[in-house]
Amino acid sequence: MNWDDTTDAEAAAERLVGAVADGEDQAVEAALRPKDLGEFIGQEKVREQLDLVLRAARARGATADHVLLSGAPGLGKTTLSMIIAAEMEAPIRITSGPAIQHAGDLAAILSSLQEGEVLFLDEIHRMSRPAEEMLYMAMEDFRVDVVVGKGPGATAIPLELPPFTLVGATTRAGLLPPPLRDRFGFTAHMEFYGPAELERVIHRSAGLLDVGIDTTGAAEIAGRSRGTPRIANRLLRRVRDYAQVKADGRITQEIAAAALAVYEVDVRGLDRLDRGVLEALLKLFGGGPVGLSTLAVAVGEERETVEEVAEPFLVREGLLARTPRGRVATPAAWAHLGLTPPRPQSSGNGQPDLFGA
Ligand SMILES: Nc1ncnc2c1ncn2[C@@H]1O[C@H](COP(=O)(O)OP(=O)(O)OP(=O)(O)O)[C@@H](O)[C@H]1O
Ligand SMILES: [Mg+2]
Repeated sequence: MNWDDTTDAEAAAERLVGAVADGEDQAVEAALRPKDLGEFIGQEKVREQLDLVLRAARARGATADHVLLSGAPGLGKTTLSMIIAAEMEAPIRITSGPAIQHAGDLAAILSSLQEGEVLFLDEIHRMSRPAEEMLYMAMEDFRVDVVVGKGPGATAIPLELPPFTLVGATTRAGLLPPPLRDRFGFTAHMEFYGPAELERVIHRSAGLLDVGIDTTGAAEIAGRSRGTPRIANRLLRRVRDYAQVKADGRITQEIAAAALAVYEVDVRGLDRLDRGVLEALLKLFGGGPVGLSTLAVAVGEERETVEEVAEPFLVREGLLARTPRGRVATPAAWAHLGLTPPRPQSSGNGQPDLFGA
């Protein structure tokens, strides 16, 4: 799967079902983060592979290989990086690609690492080129060349680094230059979570937040969480508010459904924007094909908002298809909004319509 379509427009859109962390998320997430691999829910393959990598390193008394974590926002990359440090009983230093403007910034961080330390480099695809090139050498040879002076008189002073583990995280693995990608000993691709896994995330978080919830309540929230633990935790907090104000504080299926109806998050996790786009496509354009600009005007949104914020999830859910002729609704879209598709018109060439009945 490709999530290179998570963009600044998505980040800018404050929405209950947005996958990018908002201020409140950041404040509570620390408390909800699993602390070790055993507590980390789902991602079976990644967990199994990472467990082997870390165990082997521990058995050798060595520093673990560099790890690249790739996946959509809110799936647990930051959480896993902290777990890696905890499992290795190593300290962790946290920085991000955009924070490293100059190679010198990186040199300063690298040269102050302790032996075995985990360096977490979030949004690694947003690092500057010179910093990236310095990182190549640091990862491979645990060495950097610090350039002193400018112009013809500049000299490179080699500096030995202690062995460390780089944990890189990216929502856009496709943007990483191959030489950087190749220097990671292990790449973990994080997938979206299934409903059963999200239910476990919700039960676990409810326990930590001291909120009563039954299995039907957790299932109701899980189904609307778009495969993303961060969204599950956020919806849980909003449902908890509702349960406290409107009921006895305990979350049941009825309470969860009523609360999320108030917030306009439907049973599949579509919000007002998503439904607006689908409704326009179905009701105004008979299910398409219709051009992006026309669709955007019809819902009163910017092109970018429709394309980058609403569409990726609609496409992932199989509700909308992007075709060369424009946006097209799938039969599932008609079913989801409880509408009947128009009778397929004969195209005269004897071929059935793409999504005709
Ligand atoms: N496997 C999991 N089990 C339980 N909780 C999880 C899991 N993965 C993520 N979470 C929860 O989801 C929240 C978001 O996770 P995290 O911050 O690690 O995501 P991320 O992939 O780093 O997102 P971003 O790309 O925005 O940085 C955390 O608060 C964490 O509690
Ligand atoms: Mg993160």
